[in-house]
Amino acid sequence: MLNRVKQYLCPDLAIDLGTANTLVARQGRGIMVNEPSVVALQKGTREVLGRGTAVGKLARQMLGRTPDSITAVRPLQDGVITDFELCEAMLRYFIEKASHQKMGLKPRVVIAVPGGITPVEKRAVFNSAERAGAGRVFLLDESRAASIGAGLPISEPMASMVCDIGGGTTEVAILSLGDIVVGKSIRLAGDEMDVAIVDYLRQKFSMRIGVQTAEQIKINIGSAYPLDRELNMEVSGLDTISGVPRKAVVTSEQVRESLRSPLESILNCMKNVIEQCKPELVADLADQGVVLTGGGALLTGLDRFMNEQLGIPARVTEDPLTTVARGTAICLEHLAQWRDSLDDGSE
Ligand SMILES: Nc1ncnc2c1ncn2[C@@H]1O[C@H](COP(=O)(O)OP(=O)(O)OP(=O)(O)O)[C@@H](O)[C@H]1O
Repeated sequence: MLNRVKQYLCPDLAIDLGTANTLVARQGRGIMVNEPSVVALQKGTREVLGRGTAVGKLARQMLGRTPDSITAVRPLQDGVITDFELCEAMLRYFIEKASHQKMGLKPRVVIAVPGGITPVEKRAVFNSAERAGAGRVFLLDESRAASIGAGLPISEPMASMVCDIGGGTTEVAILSLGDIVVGKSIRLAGDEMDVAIVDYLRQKFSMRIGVQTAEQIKINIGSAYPLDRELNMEVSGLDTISGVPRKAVVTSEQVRESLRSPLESILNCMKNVIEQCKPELVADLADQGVVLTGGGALLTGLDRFMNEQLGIPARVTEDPLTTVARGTAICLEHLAQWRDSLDDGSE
C-alpha cells in the first residue's frame, strides 16, 4: 500500500542515456521525454542557458549554428559521460520534465548503458543520476534492454541475437535463458558514419562540411545496399582549395562507398560474436536471425546488407530509436523479475 502511494507521488523512471538522444519513460505512462543529448552554454562559462532549460531540442537547434557567445555541447561521447557536470544538468532537466516529484521524494531509476563501459564510467552514471535527483539507480546493459524492447524471446532456451547501432556505440549480443551468452560493444556507430561522409567529401570533392550536414546526407540518401533507384543530393560546403562556399551534387553510390569502412567494422563485430557462440546456438540463429535496433538500424538497406554478409535473416525492429527505452521501461515494470540482471552499484 505504502509502495503504491509512493509510486503515485513519485513514479519510477527508465532512461536510455544515449550519445545522440536521451529518452525517459515514466512507470505506467510510457515515453515522456525523447530529446537530443545536447546542452547549450554561455561561452566561457559552465552556465546552462535559459536557467538550465537550454537542453535537448532547444540546444540541438543551436548546435553548429551558434553565435560566438553560445556553445552547444554533448555531455556524452561514444556512449559514456565525458562531461560529468553537464550530464548532471541535462539529466536533472529531463528527470524533472518526466516525473512529477512531490514531497521531496526521489524516483527509482533504471538506466541503460553500453555493455563495454568501465567501472569508473559506470560510477559516473550513478553519481550523475543521483545528483540530478534520482533515488536508487540501477544500470541495465543496453543490448539486454534492446532485446527486451524488441520483444525477443530471450528467456527461452534458444539463441536471440540483437545488434543495437546508436550514435556512439554498437552493441551486439546473443542471449539465451535470460542471459547474455556472448556480447561485444564497440565505440563506433552512427556518429562515425557521419565522420566518414565528412572525410569522403573532403578527399573526393575538396569540400568541407559539418557533421550535422553529413548526418542529413546519411539520413536522406545514405544506404548500406544498392538502391532500386539511386538518389542524389545537393550539398553546400566550403571549398578547401579556394576557401569559398560552393555546392556539389553527391550520389547515393558515393555515400555508400564512404560508409563502407564503418559498416565493415560493425559487420566484423557481429561475425566475432557469432564465432564465439556455441554451435547449437549458432544453429538457432540460422532460423531466428538478428534483430537490428537503434537509430543506425534506420540506414536504408542495412537489413539486406547484413543478411547477405552474414547469411542469416536480419530485420529492423519496429521504431528502432525507442527500442532500448521501451525495453528499459519493461524492465522497470518488472523490477523484481530482472533484479539479478541489474547493477545497483553495490559490490
Ligand atoms: N534514417 C536514419 N538513417 C541512418 N541513421 C539514422 C537515421 N535516423 C537516425 N539515425 C542515426 O541514429 C543515431 C542515433 O541513434 P540512437 O538515438 O539510437 O543513439 P543513442 O542511443 O543516442 O546512442 P548510443 O546508444 O550510442 O549512446 C545517430 O547517429 C543518427 O544519425
